[in-house]
Amino acid sequence: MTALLEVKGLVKSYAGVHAVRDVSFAVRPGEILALIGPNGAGKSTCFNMLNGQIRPDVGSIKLAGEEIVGLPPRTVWRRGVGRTFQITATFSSMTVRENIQVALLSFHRRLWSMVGYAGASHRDEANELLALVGMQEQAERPCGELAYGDLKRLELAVALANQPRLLLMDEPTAGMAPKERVELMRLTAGIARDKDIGVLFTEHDMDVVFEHADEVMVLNRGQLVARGTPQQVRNDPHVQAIYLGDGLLYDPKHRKEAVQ
Ligand SMILES: Nc1ncnc2c1ncn2[C@@H]1O[C@H](COP(=O)(O)OP(=O)(O)OP(=O)(O)O)[C@@H](O)[C@H]1O
Repeated sequence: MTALLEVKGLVKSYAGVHAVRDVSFAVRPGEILALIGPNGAGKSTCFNMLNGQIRPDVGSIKLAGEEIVGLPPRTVWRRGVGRTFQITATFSSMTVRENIQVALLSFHRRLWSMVGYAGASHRDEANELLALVGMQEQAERPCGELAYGDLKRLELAVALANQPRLLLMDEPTAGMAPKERVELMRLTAGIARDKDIGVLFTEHDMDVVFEHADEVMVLNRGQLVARGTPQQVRNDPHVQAIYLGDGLLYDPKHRKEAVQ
């Protein structure tokens, strides 16, 4: 199957800090791929390059075969790369449905006429999205009243309003209770597989990663050091040393010190 996203040889440095070094990978439609690694490994830098916020020093990023390096974030978004953030971004005084309607208006390029228009516009489409994330009963509630877990589901619906082909999710379950985390990822994975949306997510909760990812990539000091099924990655001694154990053990210099 043709790759939805094909990343080749991405490099990004900041004044001598090699944030991302020669990273290559692909995401297939409907695939749920986790990108994990210790703090400072380069995960955010990778995400920021994928959605156009940062331009790589070197490398290619193809979405459905078309190069997107150099395109501004808004154009990348229009081409179908959605992103959710650790901190939810919704309008708290608007209702749940209105938030989705605003996203739909924007997607259908009518944001300029938003004032006084969102009330009726795209209502059915918004209701469908609400049903998809199980929030029909909360449609009329102001977002400011929602529990955190519900806000995250709303954020997912807002991201889906843009009909993404690829969804980048930055620690989607941060700040949630363990049960809610599993539920949110189950919901996301179900929708993504159903609609053939590729999902790339970063996550610190290993239960979420191992339970929901089809494959896991491990980044360490800017380099991809492993990719495989959750089982393969969990059993990889290098990965255990880098990420699941003491990160210092992976660096040969530190390993020597640690062993002594
Ligand atoms: N704007 C910047 N200027 C200078 N250095 C940066 C900048 N952004 C990132 N870095 C450095 O690049 C490296 C990778 O950072 P990045 O934020 O991508 O890692 P991360 O894996 O997302 O970390 P975390 O899990 O803590 O968010 C780090 O050494 C970081 O200090």
